Amino acid sequence: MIKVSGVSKTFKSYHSPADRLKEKIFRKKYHREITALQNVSFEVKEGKTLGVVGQNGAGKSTLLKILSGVLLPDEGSIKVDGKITGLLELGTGFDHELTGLENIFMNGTFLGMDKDEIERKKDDIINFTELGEFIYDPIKTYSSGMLMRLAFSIAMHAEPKCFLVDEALSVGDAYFQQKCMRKILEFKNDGGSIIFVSHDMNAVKTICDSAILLDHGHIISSGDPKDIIDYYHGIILSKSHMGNTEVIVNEVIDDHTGHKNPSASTGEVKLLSFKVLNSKNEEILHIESEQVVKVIYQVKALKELSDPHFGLHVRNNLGLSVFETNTYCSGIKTFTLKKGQVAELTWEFLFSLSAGDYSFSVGVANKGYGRDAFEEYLLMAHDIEVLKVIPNSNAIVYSGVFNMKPKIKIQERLGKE
Ligand SMILES: Nc1ncnc2c1ncn2[C@@H]1O[C@H](COP(=O)(O)OP(=O)(O)OP(=O)(O)O)[C@@H](O)[C@H]1O
Repeated sequence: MIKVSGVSKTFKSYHSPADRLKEKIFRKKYHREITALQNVSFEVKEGKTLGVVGQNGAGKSTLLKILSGVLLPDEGSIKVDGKITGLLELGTGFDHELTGLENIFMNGTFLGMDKDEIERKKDDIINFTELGEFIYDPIKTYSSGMLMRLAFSIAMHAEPKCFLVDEALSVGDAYFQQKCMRKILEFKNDGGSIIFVSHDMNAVKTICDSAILLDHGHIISSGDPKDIIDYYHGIILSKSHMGNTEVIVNEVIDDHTGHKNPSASTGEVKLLSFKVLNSKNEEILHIESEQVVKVIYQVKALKELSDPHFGLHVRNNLGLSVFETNTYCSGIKTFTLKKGQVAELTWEFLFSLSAGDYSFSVGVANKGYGRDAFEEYLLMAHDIEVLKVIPNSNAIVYSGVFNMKPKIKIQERLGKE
């Protein structure tokens, strides 16, 4: 288990190195203070994964550096009943003039292994990297992917109690990333704690048991990864909104599930109704796969919207995006909505999705530009309805996300002996 209590970190930022010197000589403040982390506390239990999300500059890297011991916090403490290792800052504790093998000894020592331990694990470390003869080359000749292979292998073989995973993992090729993910899951199943920092929201939803959202060094929300990411998207929406009205981000607690359904809105439109129907126009909560599903919703404009656009997002029970588009991206012409006017949207799909629960979210924006951007994001309402899809006994048996309905052909050929 890892317990982080009240961690804060402030950096001094100087415009130029001369300012640092001037500050010393004239005893006057020549710096700006940047609070990278402010009173950050959380816990990650054994065998659990915590996701850390937030915009650029939110404090994620600073947190990782403090956790790995590269930086010291100004305040607060970190308690862990063992080692914390990870991938951050590829090359921390590496000497680029030395070979891969020599670096195993150097970096291994940096990660708290003694010489005998490294000697014992050396072959396993090398085998995991699959670097072959390259292990005898100086690492300055390595690609970033090769360096990552080496760093990951050493960090994992140091037998940590907590493993830090960040974007550095993504410099590996697809094959090695998968290999690392399998190793990370093995580590987790054996009781290891993981802190996972990523901008890949789907990965956070899939891998993490809980998540924290950092904003300007503060934890502004924590809990179920799906809720945190929806909340995060609401914040992004409010920051990217170019209109004059403030975006309000709300967390509406669902009475039935206890889930937070975050919504973000400028208050310039209102979602009046939302219905999920079958082909007979009956409202439904579940449907057999491969059937027609209609989604109908009404939006009222509370101000005139010159170029309104409407979106729909379907996600599975893990919160993974199954399908998302809007009228703008689909090339559908809309019309000016006068203040008080209502637009009704009908979406019709053949629901060839595998059995499971699917949620619907609605977005409304104004003035599309470029490929898929808007000047004004007006509303984002998450998980308004959930539709249960049950297997269709007439369909083929398959696993995965949706039925791709393959045309499969098999022919007998004369084989050569
Ligand atoms: N060494 C430093 N000196 C001065 N300011 C710093 C230093 N390191 C980080 N900061 C500042 O601290 C804040 C948090 O930075 P940090 O790198 O932790 O953010 P982040 O969430 O990791 O961002 P990103 O997603 O871009 O990697 C930023 O405002 C950054 O400018």
